Amino acid sequence: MAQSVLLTGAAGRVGEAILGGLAEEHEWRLLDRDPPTGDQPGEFVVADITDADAVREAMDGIDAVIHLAGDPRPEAPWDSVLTNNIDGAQTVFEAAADAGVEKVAFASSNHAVGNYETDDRTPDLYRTHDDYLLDGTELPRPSNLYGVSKAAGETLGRYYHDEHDLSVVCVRIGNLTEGHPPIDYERGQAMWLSYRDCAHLFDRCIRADYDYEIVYGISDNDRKYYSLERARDALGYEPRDNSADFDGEERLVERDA
Ligand SMILES: NC(=O)C1=CN([C@@H]2O[C@H](COP(=O)(O)OP(=O)(O)OC[C@H]3O[C@@H](n4cnc5c(N)ncnc54)[C@H](O)[C@@H]3O)[C@@H](O)[C@H]2O)C=CC1
Ligand SMILES: O=C1O[C@H](COP(=O)(O)O)[C@@H](O)[C@H](O)[C@H]1O
Repeated sequence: MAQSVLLTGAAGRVGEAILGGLAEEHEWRLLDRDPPTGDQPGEFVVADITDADAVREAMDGIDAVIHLAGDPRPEAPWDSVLTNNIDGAQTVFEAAADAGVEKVAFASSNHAVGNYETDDRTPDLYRTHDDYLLDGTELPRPSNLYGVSKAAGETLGRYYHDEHDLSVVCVRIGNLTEGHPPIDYERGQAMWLSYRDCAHLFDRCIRADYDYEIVYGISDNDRKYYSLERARDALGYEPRDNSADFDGEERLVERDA
């Protein structure tokens, strides 16, 4: 059944992947501090997520929120992640709880756990023969202040689930690229998320029933060191892409059956 979904950060890359696959599937209200550049599949609210009144207004009549807005730069400075990622996420969770929204999907990141990639584990960790897997039950181990802000967002989600009964899923997104996996970048190939798998994953976040979950948001890459088990079991995620099918190329590589 179509649901009313508020998509924050709608003007960005992840928003583009989601709307590219799901424009017709739900009733969308889009929010971003940057105004839209073309036709949009729903009402567009130009607002900053730290503006509590504007965010509260945008929650009216909403069933589910996909919260993407924030500073996505791994090298982002503390003042930016504090404002946009931590304060912004708290404003969104609080308004969602107040408005009686059912579910919030929070865009977390691989950088919340980036320091599991220790010198003694890499680069083997990024290769098919290595069977080390993070599964979402591990403690955060951020690789930068941006990763710290994503771990804080996950903790805010835990609090708003436990104290305010929101269903919350934190998606530790890998590396989203359109068309093909990153070239000459083993880490990026290990955590590649294709556009169509991204849209499908967030569709499952809207439709599935869950309490509080941390899942990894990647395609089913042979090189993966993130488990897809929770995403499959809790959400019904069924990824279709695999960076190995490109073999480091920009085009799909034919492989023997
Ligand atoms: N693209 C990727 O591979 C990954 C993305 N993520 C997360 O997914 C989310 C979206 O990332 P992208 O689409 O790649 O970034 P992006 O920079 O393309 O899009 C982010 C959008 O959020 C908006 N925004 C930022 N701060 C805002 C604020 N205070 N109020 C309102 N709007 C604001 C920006 O205007 C922009 O349109 C981010 O939270 C990022 O940390 C996490 C892991 C990987
Ligand atoms: O969280 C994010 O992660 C991806 C992948 O990280 P990278 O350090 O391997 O590039 C990044 O591209 C994206 O901008 C960021 O938001």
